[in-house]
Amino acid sequence: MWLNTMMRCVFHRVIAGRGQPLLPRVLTPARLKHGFASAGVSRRHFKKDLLSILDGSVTPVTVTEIRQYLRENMISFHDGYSCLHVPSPFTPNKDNLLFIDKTTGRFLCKDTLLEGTWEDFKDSMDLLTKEGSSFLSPETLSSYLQDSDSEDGERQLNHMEISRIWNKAVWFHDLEEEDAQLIKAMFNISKITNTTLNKFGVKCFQPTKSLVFPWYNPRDLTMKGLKLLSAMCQADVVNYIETVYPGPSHYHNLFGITVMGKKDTEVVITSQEVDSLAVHQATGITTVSLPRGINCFPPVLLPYLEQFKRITLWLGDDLRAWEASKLFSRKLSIKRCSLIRPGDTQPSPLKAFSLGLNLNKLIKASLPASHKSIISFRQLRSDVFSQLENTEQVAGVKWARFPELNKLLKGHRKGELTIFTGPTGSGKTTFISEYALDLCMQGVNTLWGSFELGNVRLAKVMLTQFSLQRLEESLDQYDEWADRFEELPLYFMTFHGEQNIKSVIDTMKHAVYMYDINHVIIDNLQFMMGQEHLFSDKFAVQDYIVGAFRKFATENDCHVTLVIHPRKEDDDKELQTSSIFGSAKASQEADNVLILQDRKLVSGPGKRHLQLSKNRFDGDVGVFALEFNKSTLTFTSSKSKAKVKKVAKENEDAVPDQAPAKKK
Ligand SMILES: Nc1ncnc2c1ncn2[C@@H]1O[C@H](COP(=O)(O)OP(=O)(O)OP(=O)(O)O)[C@@H](O)[C@H]1O
Repeated sequence: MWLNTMMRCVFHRVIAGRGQPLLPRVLTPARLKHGFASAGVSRRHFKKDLLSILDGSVTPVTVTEIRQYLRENMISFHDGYSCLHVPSPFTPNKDNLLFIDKTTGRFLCKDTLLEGTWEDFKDSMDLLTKEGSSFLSPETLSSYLQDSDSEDGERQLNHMEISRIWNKAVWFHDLEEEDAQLIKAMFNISKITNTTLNKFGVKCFQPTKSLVFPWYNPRDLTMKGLKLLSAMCQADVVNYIETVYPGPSHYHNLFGITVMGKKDTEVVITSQEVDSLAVHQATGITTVSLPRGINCFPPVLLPYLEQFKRITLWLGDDLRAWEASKLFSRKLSIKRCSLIRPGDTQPSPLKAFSLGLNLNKLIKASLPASHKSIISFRQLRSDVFSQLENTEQVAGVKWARFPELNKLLKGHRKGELTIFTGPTGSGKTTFISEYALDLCMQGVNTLWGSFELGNVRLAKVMLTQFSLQRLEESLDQYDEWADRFEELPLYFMTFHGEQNIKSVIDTMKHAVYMYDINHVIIDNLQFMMGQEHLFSDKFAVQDYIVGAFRKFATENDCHVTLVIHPRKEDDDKELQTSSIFGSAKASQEADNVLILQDRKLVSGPGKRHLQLSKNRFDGDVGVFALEFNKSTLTFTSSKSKAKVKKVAKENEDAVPDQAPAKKK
């Protein structure tokens, strides 16, 4: 009966939680140098600042500096794809390798699972010289390694839960044939054999009819965690929900890693476990899937992929998967990557397998990720076609709270620069906080650079906007909302006050690499102006800074929203694009210009208009009214008047009194 209902449903994959729940993290110059939170539960980390003294410098280490250090200290190394390989100083066997990430300098010793920052590595080498021994044993290192009590407690709890689920789950070959078929049908894996499921260690958790994907420690095959994939049928649509143990910020399973051989040189990377099962069963090729699908590629996984000479990224069947495969290939080194372009004849691996397509042929036909600087239209034509075919996805992520903005801007796209301005004290920070929160709640990995408002105050504003209530009046609900807020892929830079643009851009680059940030908010540009002594003219300084953010957005395919103060204007006049402080460069470089109009005189206190005065995407400009709710600090478009007015280009800076919806 249940099977019948399931079979009648339209299968629709909505991965709840995929890539979403990362704890808000703070990026500081110090942490840039001394490392970020760990990747794996059973890894051990170096205690911070034991041997080195922090100088607070934000300059991250470069691969040239790492190579130079290794040469100076006569440490042999092999220049790998994403990492430098050196003999591990933590094991007596010099064939055991330690991998140093070329971008961040972080290291991982796969045999001991010890990891740390570049500073930790140098400290270990100093210690080795001091000790005069050939390797650093765990005993020698014990006083330098940390295991926090709270982490331990959490680890134990997780471990109990993991064991409970794993022990209760059953192998597919132990299920009644009918039950096994039903569960396989629910996940579209009817053609996946029990042998393949066994090989990858996939079990079934019967109480919730979920698939259980194990996360094994590749070193000793002990259990580190697991992922439960459940199907929920709602109004004829099946949604797939993922739950991971330990929590998502600690779940770094490269599913399939234990199946691969040490000498394998080719791998297919997929975004979902079921895709890996399909690829492996159909082709026998080594395959792994990413822990949080297309949302991010944690660099901590890179050492495990160093052995592969050829990597095929086959991440799904839509434009987002295609964009992600291009970005991830950069981390993996594009020269060894090829990509499978989504399309009707090239669906996701599981779908291709179910349709009986030849997966070997599709993998062979993948496109090399490397490209020359000059290309012909022949190479562009399929890109252009997929843009035309997927106009909705090309338009970007839609705001849930600002439908009027969707009408004008169409969506939030990667790689663009948005300039946002408005009169002093008009509510710029408050608005942009909700604007960014809305996107973040939909899985846009977000990094905040709030130079004016401290992070605590900013987080308080965001939490109020998130919970839509004054939490000071219901403190008993604080933990519940804070727990949910913590799940957002939200990060903050700890810069406060005047900053140097280079440190800010370096931190942003690092965050993109580590956390696949898609949206950076800089509030506001004026805080970088005082630090540039190269220029005597302040307009030239601003042009230089805007240019740097523009370049960053394009090169990293990351959206930057830049808040800029307006010039001094008459209180009774509306702002215009030309009111943005500085020369015309800011508005020329920007893809979008948004102005928060403070129409005190006409509309009374609280009323604002949001004006889009430049839109490179499709040229529509316009304005709509916003009403402010003081208790939730949120903006809504006023209900009384017609919503969006698209303004003709020539008078685009004027705000109309009445705003009837009408195409220009
Ligand atoms: N539409 C509004 N009506 C009334 N008060 C508002 C409105 N929007 C924001 N505020 C309040 O005004 C104060 C200033 O807001 P905010 O800091 O967002 O302004 P700002 O434009 O970023 O300021 P600055 O120009 O100093 O950067 C806050 O207390 C905020 O809650």
